[in-house]
Amino acid sequence: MEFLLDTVHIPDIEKYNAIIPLSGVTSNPTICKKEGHFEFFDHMCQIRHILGPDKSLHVQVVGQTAEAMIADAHMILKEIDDQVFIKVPTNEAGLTAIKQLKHEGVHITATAIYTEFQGLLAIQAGADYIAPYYNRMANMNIDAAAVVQAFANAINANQANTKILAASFHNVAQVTTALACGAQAVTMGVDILKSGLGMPAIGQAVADFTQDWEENFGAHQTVASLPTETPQI
Ligand SMILES: O=P(O)(O)OC[C@H]1O[C@](O)(CO)[C@@H](O)[C@@H]1O
Repeated sequence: MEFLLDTVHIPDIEKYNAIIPLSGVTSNPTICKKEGHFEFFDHMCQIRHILGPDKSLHVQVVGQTAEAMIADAHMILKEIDDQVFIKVPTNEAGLTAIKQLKHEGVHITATAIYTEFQGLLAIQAGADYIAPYYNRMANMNIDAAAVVQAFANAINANQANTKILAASFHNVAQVTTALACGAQAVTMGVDILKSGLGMPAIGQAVADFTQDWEENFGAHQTVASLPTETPQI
């Protein structure tokens, strides 16, 4: 199971890298736009530095033709590093580029996936990850859970090495459903993490435990500050 962050905001990446079992970072041009204008390669190199070599960094091409996508990919690999997962939209130009880049040994994340048809073609083209757009599918009245399940079945049946990196989440339930349906990885915005870990019920439970502890052992006493039988050396 892999949890990725769907942001290029460096303070958030630093913060959540320390909090969650983070497997990597995904980005796309819309996510970059939210950050405002920045030095693209320098910024992505900073993110790589935070992640280290073992966590995955996914960076998207913007060329419209296969040739332009491949040129974008080569530039990303040259300016960041050769382990970046190149995100390629799953359309005609993108599939052409994916086949060529896989031939070169490049790591690929096939993105902009709304249908089983796109995902199955990307799996067969050798994509390392496929990124189905969970909430966008739901908004189109497509059963996103069933699509993820179909990808998991196809990967198993074909013994493919592709992993499902489910994306475009708008709530915690979508994330856990995608994982339950067979996604090996999910990428989430910070908003999802905040709502999932900052629920009032969790805060109330912690406050209740604190109150019960303090009533029993004394205010401001923690487990670590209790007197012990062990002689201090
Ligand atoms: O629907 P949204 O929130 O724009 O999300 C689109 C998704 O596509 C991706 O580009 C796929 O990796 C993610 O970065 C993002 O989660």
